[in-house]
This record gives sequence, structure tokens and C-alpha cells, in this order.
Amino acid sequence: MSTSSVVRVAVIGAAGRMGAQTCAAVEEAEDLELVARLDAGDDVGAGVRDSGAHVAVDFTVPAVTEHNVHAVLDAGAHAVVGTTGWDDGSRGRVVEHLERVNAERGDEGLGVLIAPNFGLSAVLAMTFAAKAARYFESAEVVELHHPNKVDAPSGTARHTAAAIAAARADAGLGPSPDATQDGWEARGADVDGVRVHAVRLRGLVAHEEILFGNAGEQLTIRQDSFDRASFMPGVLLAVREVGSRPGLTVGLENVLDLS
Ligand SMILES: NC(=O)C1=CN([C@@H]2O[C@H](COP(=O)(O)OP(=O)(O)OC[C@H]3O[C@@H](n4cnc5c(N)ncnc54)[C@H](OP(=O)(O)O)[C@@H]3O)[C@@H](O)[C@H]2O)C=CC1
Ligand SMILES: O=C(O)C1=N[C@H](C(=O)O)C[C@H](O)C1
Repeated sequence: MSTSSVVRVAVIGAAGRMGAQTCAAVEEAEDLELVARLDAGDDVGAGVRDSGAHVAVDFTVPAVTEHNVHAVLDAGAHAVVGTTGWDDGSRGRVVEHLERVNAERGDEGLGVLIAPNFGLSAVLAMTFAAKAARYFESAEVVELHHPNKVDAPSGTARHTAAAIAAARADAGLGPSPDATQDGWEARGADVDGVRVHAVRLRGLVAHEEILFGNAGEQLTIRQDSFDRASFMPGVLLAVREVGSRPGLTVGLENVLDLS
């Protein structure tokens, strides 16, 4: 990533809840240097380029995060993304962009690391859920968050449900049994065939429960993020690792070697 040992970091969404926490964590890390705090109204590409950032971290809003990542790549930096709202289409466009810029570069290439959740408890919960999924007839996900969150269901819950759905499909399982005829609006969102329920409650930060059922037994996997400080070790790990992972990486489980 750089010839010097210090990684220069720009934070996009720097005034937000996660951005502010990330700025503080970067400033406290001896091997990282905070070189830009960018927020709404700033030119992200110019801010990243002019600051000489090696890595830009995006904690903004779903509506702008893809645009920011393209601007970061055009500015010649790696991107670490915690913002939600990504789908196959937006991820595919980033892969194409990476292939284009990396073909023109002489070095090992730029990397983009998108993590729906940087918390260790959440990453482990998702990993355990994906492993358990093949053994249970029923599976549902409940995510619980602070009421200032703008999107539902959470990116973490979507990622969890998609992994459960993939594991169920691999195991040849059909849909979870469900006799519902009326009141589908009370049955949560359908993410790849897995029901996902979103709770918004003052006092909460970020929490997830994954429920598995068989006749006569239940497995509940639950994780709680009580403080945004818990996301910071994962964010800093991603910042340090993204430079050695050219192309697109989705999920911190890949960096932690859990996948
Ligand atoms: N992956 C993970 O571990 C985690 C992910 N998240 C996700 O991160 C995202 C941010 O969450 P949170 O910090 O709580 O949200 P906040 O609303 O607190 O912060 C978002 C920040 O982005 C700014 N912003 C909006 N538009 C732009 C833009 N075009 N360019 C630069 N900055 C912009 C906002 O400015 P303004 O307010 O002026 O519009 C605000 O300062 C969400 O998608 C959330 O789900 C959250 C926690 C953990
Ligand atoms: O908005 C939040 O707060 C969080 N967003 C992410 C998500 O949607 O999964 C990660 C974590 O749940 C906190």
C-alpha cells in the first residue's frame, strides 16, 4: 500500500456516529494517520486525492456510498466500507471499476472491503448461523437497533439471511414451514426466502438474534453491540488489511479467516 509504515486514512461521513468514532480510533493508532475528515457537501474524490490518503473509510448513508467508493477508486485509494445498502448490482459495478483501474496500475492493485458489520460478536454470530442453518427446518432473523437508523432490515440481517438461505439451498432444504394465509405484513421482510424482523427501540445500539427450530428444539444465536467502540477493532483491522487484498472483499469473516 505504501512505502512508509504509516497508513494515511480519510474518513467519509466523519461527523456521523460511526465516522466520529472512526476518526478517534484512527487518531489513537500509532501506525495510522488521519489525513481527511469528509462529510456531506465535500468533494470526496478531491478530498481523498488532495490529502494523499492510502485508505478511505466510508460510514455515510446507503444513497451515496456507492458513488463515494467510485470517487475513492478514481482518486487512487483503497476503500473500507461499513455503510449499508449494497446489492448485487452495486457490488458488480465496483468489481468492474476495480478491474479497470487495477489493469492500468503497475502495483498489486486497489482493494475495496465492504463489511456489513465490523463487530466481532456479529461476525461470529453470522458465521455460526451459516454453519447451523443446514440442520434446522425453520430459520428466522430478528435485528434490533436504535431508532435513528434509516434503513431496515439492517445490512447485517440481510447478510445473515443470505448466508442462511445459501446454506439451506446447498443442503437441499425447502422453505421454512409457515401456514400464514392472512397478515403477511406481520411476518417481516423476505430476504432470499428467510423472514427478517426489524425492531427500533430507544436505548438499543445494534443487536441480532438468529432463531433456528426443529420439532422439539430451538437454537438461538444472539449478539449485542452495546457501544460503537466495539466496531473499532474490526474497522482498524480492515484499514490495515485492505491494501493487501486487491479486488472486492465482502465481509470481515474473510479477513478473520472464518469463512
Ligand atoms: N459495518 C458496521 O459495522 C456498521 C455499519 N453502520 C452503517 O454505517 C452507516 C452510517 O451509520 P451512522 O454513523 O450511524 O450514521 P450517521 O447518520 O450518524 O452518519 C452518516 C454521516 O454521513 C454523512 N453524509 C451524508 N451524505 C454524505 C455524502 N454524500 N458524503 C459524505 N458524507 C455524507 C452525514 O452527514 P449529514 O448528517 O450532514 O447528512 C453523517 O455525518 C449506516 O449505513 C449504518 O447502517 C453502522 C454501524 C456499524
Ligand atoms: O445503523 C447501525 O447502527 C448499524 N448498521 C449496520 C447494519 O445495518 O447492519 C451494522 C450494525 O448493525 C449497526
